[in-house]
Amino acid sequence: MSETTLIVIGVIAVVLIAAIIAVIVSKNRKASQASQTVSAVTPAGGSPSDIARSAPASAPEETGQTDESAESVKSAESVEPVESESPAKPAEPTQTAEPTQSAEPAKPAEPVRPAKPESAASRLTRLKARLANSANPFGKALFNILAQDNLSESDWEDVEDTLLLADVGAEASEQLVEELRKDARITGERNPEAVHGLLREKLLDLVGRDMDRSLVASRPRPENAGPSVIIMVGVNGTGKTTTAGKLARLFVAEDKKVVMGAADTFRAAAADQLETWGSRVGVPVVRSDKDGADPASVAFEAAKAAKEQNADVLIIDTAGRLQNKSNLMDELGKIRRVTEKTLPVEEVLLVLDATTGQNGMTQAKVFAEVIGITGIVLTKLDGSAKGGIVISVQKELGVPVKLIGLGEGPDDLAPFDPESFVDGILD
Ligand SMILES: Nc1nc2c(ncn2[C@@H]2O[C@H](COP(=O)(O)OP(=O)(O)OP(=O)(O)O)[C@@H](O)[C@H]2O)c(=O)[nH]1
Repeated sequence: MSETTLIVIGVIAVVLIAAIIAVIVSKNRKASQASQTVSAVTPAGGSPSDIARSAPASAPEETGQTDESAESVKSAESVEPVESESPAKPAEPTQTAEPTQSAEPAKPAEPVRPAKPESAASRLTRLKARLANSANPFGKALFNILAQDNLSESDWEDVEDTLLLADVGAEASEQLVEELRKDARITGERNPEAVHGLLREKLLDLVGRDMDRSLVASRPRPENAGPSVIIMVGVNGTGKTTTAGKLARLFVAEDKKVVMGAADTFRAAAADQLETWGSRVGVPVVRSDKDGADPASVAFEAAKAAKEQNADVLIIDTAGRLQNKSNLMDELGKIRRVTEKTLPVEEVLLVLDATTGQNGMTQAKVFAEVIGITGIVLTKLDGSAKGGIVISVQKELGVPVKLIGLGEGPDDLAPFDPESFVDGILD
């Protein structure tokens, strides 16, 4: 063989070997691409057909389905999420952890923590301002007349009319005009400050600055004295139930333990109303579920509960319908007697609507006769031009105004303070 022939054979052999190598490399690449595609669809390591079968199994209620095509649609859908094999997906279970947040229903505990009512001092300041802004400033009208020069006879008549319109009462009005006329400072000098000061003093005398207006339940008590019982009485609609609720808040603000008794069984909604007030400040309410139940038996149960619970105060709300005097006497008398089997009744508060003024006085007297009252709550003074009722009602009934209501809000009840009252109507 020639040298040239050997070289040709060598070249052919090299080309053949290179071709064989190229074919092998190309086959290997295709094979590896195919295996990568499969692993993308089977995250859990099974074959695609495995996933298609497991999907329906994960929905037990659907296992009865025989429609393969339907299943396959679902399984296809269920396979797709595998795309979401993106690292973000595994984080999702934390979303399912959200239900732990729904363990927040533990929050219902909150209502148990009732809102702390406004303190007596703070509500006094607020209520004084409200009184000054109310339709009650008969004091201002008086001052405007008295501060003029040379008061004529008709000016003095205006003074008396102003007092009568404000429901100060005929006797007290006459007395005040007489004293003012006699006073040299009014008839002589015209210094507005002196007139203002003098009028303030006279009104304070009439309102009664030295009366004991404290609630028996707020006075210092001997240890183990037991709950102090308050019965609320008055004509319907005067604000007994509302006042009972507000009063409970006042006591709660003083850190006292209170129980209320819904002995107004005449009006079905009254017990619900009282319960709503009670739940706002965390005060239990003893009530009957039967409309028209015996109010005395509710009072009895309430007294028992207050004693057992070692409460500081028991407030009993009554209906006090005024069909006739003997009827009322029977009902209120029985409530009192039955309560006193367990606890002495230390306070009976007559609730009077200031807007009815002198008209409410006749009925007020009946209550005073029937049960004997220890104090007056004058409600709705916010909407009344008849603040003078404070003076006349005390004169007629012989007991002090202890509390005043100046609105429908839960903290719109305050101890009656003569100075704040007079300043409120004069300033
Ligand atoms: N503006 C004002 N409204 C008040 C005041 N006190 C009570 N009221 C309103 O007077 C209305 C009657 O109040 P209640 O507490 O239901 O009266 P009640 O005496 O219990 O009535 P009966 O259960 O029918 O005997 C309610 O709308 C109260 O919100 C107050 O001081 N000012």
